[in-house]
Amino acid sequence: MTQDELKRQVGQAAVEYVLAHTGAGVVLGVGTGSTVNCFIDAMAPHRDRFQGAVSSSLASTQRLEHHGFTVIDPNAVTSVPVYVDGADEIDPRGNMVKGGGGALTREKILASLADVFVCIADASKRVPVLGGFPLPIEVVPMARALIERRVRALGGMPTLRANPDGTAFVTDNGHQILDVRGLTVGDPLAFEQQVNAWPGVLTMGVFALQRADMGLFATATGIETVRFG
Ligand SMILES: O=C(CO)[C@H](O)[C@H](O)COP(=O)(O)O
Repeated sequence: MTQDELKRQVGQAAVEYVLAHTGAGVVLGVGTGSTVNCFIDAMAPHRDRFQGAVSSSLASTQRLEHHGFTVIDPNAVTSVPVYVDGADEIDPRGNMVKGGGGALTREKILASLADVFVCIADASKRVPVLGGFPLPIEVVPMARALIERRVRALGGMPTLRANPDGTAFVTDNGHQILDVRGLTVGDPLAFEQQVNAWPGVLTMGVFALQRADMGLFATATGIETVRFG
């Protein structure tokens, strides 16, 4: 089975989970990425069942609107029953690295509005310890060099994320992203809190405070459902 087929399979599994665990008229929390795109596409026939969706990126907003969903400002919402999003890595406790698509700040905001965070991924994203995937940190541009020095002091190797044409990648919030290689994240919660405290860091890509409550993982033999304690 190809990776695209696995993504479609887990997108469909997330639709079934959401339909089984939410009532009509709720607001759906929607993340970002190629796996979430499969979820959005599979959910499209059910759009009228929802009041609307809150979205973690301009890309997901466009896709939701293309399918006829009403996209709601998160400021108008006090909570969502479920937030569905992908991950770049997820450990056995549901801690994740996210932000490969650059949407980490809005993703963390929506995750913190959610009663249940459902992570959808192909099973290759499951790792014993976070840190293999370059860790994204969204930074205010004037603090980039300061944060690079702090990352290097911890033993990390930061790279400024670039677009294919070589220009600096700019997030939906107008900031830049440092991708940090070479750090093993032994204590995700402590590491998230440490880096969050650096002036100029908008969001770092470890999701320990907002870890997943459950995971739906696509394997060659079907969907594996994991509930994190
Ligand atoms: O955090 C994210 C975007 O900021 C994505 O959830 C993560 O990068 C996984 O994406 P994909 O489903 O394309 O592998």
